[in-house]
Amino acid sequence: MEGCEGRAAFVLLLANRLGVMRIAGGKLGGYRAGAFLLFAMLAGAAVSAEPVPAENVAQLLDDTESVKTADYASFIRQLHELENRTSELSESQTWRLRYLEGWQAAYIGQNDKAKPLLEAVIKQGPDSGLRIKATSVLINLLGVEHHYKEAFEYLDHALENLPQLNDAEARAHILGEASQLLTEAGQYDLAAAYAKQIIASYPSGRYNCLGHLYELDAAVLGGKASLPDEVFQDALDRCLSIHEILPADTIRRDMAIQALQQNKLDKALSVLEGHYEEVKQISYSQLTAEYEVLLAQAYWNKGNAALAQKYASATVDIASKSDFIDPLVKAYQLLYQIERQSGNLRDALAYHEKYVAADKGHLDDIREKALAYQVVKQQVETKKIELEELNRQNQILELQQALDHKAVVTSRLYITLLLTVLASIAFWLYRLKRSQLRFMRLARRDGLTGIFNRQHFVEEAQQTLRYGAKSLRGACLVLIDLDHFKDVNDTHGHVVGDSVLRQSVAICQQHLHSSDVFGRIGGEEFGILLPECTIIQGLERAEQIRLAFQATASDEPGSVALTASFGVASTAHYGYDLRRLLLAADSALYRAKRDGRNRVVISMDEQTPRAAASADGSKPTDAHPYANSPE
Ligand SMILES: Nc1nc2c(ncn2[C@@H]2O[C@H](COP(=O)(O)OP(=O)(O)OP(=O)(O)O)[C@@H](O)[C@H]2O)c(=O)[nH]1
Repeated sequence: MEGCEGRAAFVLLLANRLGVMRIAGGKLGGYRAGAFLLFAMLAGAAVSAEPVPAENVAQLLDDTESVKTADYASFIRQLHELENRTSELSESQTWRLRYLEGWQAAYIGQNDKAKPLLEAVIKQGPDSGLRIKATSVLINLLGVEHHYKEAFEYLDHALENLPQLNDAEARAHILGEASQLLTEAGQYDLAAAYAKQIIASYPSGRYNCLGHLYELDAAVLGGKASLPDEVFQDALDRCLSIHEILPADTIRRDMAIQALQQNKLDKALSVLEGHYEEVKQISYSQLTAEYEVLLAQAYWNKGNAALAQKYASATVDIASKSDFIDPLVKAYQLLYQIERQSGNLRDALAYHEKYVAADKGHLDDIREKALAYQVVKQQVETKKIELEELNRQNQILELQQALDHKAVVTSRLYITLLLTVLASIAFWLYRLKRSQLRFMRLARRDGLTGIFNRQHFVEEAQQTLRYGAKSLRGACLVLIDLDHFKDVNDTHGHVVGDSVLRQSVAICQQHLHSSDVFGRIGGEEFGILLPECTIIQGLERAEQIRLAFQATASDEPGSVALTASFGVASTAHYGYDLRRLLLAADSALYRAKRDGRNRVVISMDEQTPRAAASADGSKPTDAHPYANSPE
């Protein structure tokens, strides 16, 4: 640290701090400590050496943060002042102070104090930018402690929240961390992608310079790129235009590595020799060690064992103090080869043992980083798969619910439709039945008078006679024929004739019982079947009706004079066959007509209707229309 001033002094200080921390961890990283320093240094670059004391705490916080890397003494002084003025701090300012305390603890290697402070800011800090800055510091700290798995977990979490992050500086910090950590874990493509994001966010300036450096680191350290000189030159120009010497010399280191890989030894030596003194001036010991080991390698390849030994020994001097493992491993290997070539086998063996020991630690560390990366990647992938599975299940559930809802709606529609169809069918069935009944009634009834027509009268009468035959209860058939009805028609017209017919039916109905079967047999002829009726009762009831006709004709003035003749036949004489009863009753009716009309004649001859006797004993003379069939 002797002879260091300003920024350079800080850089060495920080480099040593980190070196101490890494030694405490027992294993060392390669280029990463240097990368962290670049960021840390740049974060404090805009600071004046003598900060003006701030009146308000907000200003004091800004000042304190801005001097934290450039003027550590002022930083500590201002931090204490802030800690004495905590009552003046708002909640978000308190969190910012906590972050600065965490940063300071990490800076001086008090990891146990730093970690809980930074973790609290990451978990509870109100500002996303502050949370990301704290995450960057914690990732660095975890890397120093070789807790790579935790470092990758924090990095993954921070990167997940990156799209919502508006703080450009915090964004550049975490992208830088990502790029460096992934380069260390051997994920060079990913590291380059994050570096490109920094470049895209910062088209110029410090972060642009650093973005290019990280991109080159990933390409060159990945060993798979053969980059044209213009690419290095472009990155160099960007850094040099803003006087960023350290990143510029680190880019030159990458140039030299590639030149060596391509066996362009003169080119490598030109770059390294050309800036070796400058690098030593910066006093960034890790980069110095890296330059020296590359110089040793180049001279060795060129066959200059003396200069190779000189630079390899210089590398061991610096790297063994701070345990910069990568240059140290290479330096021991070269020294072993040099001593062996010169035949100094004892020294060669000693260097070889050191080389093997250092290389083993180095390889273990590389393996650990790579493994940590793979484990976290696996965890993240598993989480993603679980999340996708959950989302898929959610979608299925939502679809199921939607389907259920649709099914309910469809069921309701079907039920409604079904009920409508059933109601329509029921309605049409009802209407059909009603019309059927109407047609049946019409088919059974006489259109003019509404009583049974001839056919239905015959059916009903036959059924009644069948019952009568079973119970052996007698029945009488009465035939009624209006007298001189033709005259009514001729005198008064058919309309009156029709009216007289209806009136005649009404007269008859007044004297009928509910069980009697009444129908219109022909034009002006009617039939009545009287069940459970003796011949005497039949005679009496026919006479009753006849008198009713006669009374109507005489009682009502202006009315048509109307009488009727009656023929009566009983089952007692003719059995329960309707055809025989009709013949007998008609025969009696015929006689009633012949004997002067307006009378009742009963048929008594049980053998032949044509021989039936009337009530007054007269005999039938004419042939009868029912001689063949009652239908
Ligand atoms: N207005 C009307 N007349 C009818 C209907 N059906 C038959 N007639 C008439 O009834 C008359 C029956 O005449 P006839 O058979 O000579 O019998 P009648 O005139 O009653 O004489 P007797 O039976 O011998 O007393 C005919 O003039 C038929 O036209 C009908 O539905 N309405």
